[in-house]
Amino acid sequence: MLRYAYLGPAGTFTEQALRSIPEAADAELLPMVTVPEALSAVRTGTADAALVPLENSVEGAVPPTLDGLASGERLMINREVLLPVTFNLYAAPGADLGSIKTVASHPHGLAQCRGWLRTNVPDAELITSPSTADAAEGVVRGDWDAAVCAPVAGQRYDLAELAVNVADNAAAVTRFILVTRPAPPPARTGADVTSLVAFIHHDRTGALLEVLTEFAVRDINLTRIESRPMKERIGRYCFFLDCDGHIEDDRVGEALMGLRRVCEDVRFLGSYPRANADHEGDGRAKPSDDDFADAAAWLERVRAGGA
Ligand SMILES: O=C(O)C(=O)Cc1ccccc1
Repeated sequence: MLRYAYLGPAGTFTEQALRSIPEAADAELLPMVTVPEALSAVRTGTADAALVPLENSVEGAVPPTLDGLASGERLMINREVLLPVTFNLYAAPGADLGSIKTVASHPHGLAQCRGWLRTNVPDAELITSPSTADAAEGVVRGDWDAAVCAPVAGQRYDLAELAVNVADNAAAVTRFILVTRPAPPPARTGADVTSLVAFIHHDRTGALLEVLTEFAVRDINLTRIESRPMKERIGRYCFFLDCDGHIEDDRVGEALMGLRRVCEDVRFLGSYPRANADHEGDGRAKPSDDDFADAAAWLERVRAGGA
């Protein structure tokens, strides 16, 4: 039986996202307290895969996930899951808004509800917990008065619902990734994402432009670029890139070879089906995959003395 680690405990958004994956239905689910622990479960073989949050449409990246992918033994992204997230405020039965002195949630939960919390519980201390469901469990433990979490967490821990839809942006979506130990990527679908980390040469003028050019000249649409500090000293960054396409696509393979030539190091993080099928790409007429194959065949002919 497959073992899937995830950011737990039961009742997190990550668990909801995991339950949307058909293969997880027959798997053993292993709740982990933090993202690094979930990733480490995969690295050590305790789990076959781990589902962790990568980014949110309102709050941006989940830093421990980016850092866990950029360093340590290589992991690969095998799938992405998008989940709309809605937050409610829960407390112990009998509590009311006026009695709330402390509110806990995952950093992204607090950030996404900051405006509502400031208006409705202005004097409450905001406490960071490892996940929204841990925040709900913490109300039961007596660690704090209230939690901002998913409705499923409030129900699971038998809490009282003090307010619904407390997020400042009701349309927030979180992107989760399923990571495994290095393995051949899932088959190309024609609507795929390729993710990688580019370690550029520091203090080289145009180093980042060189990276972007490898994509632009091949008409590969970049869908995310994000820097993270390298941690060794101030001013050193690595760049997370997502682009349209699969490593089996000629243009993406060529771009990766180009990056390998111009970067200090490149960490391939995977090619996997894009979850939002309505993603449009850049919409321009561009050289087709056939054009790339035709150009490669032409080069071979010319090299052999033909035309
Ligand atoms: O804490 C959770 O429930 C998670 O799965 C992480 C998270 C937190 C806030 C928004 C989306 C995901």
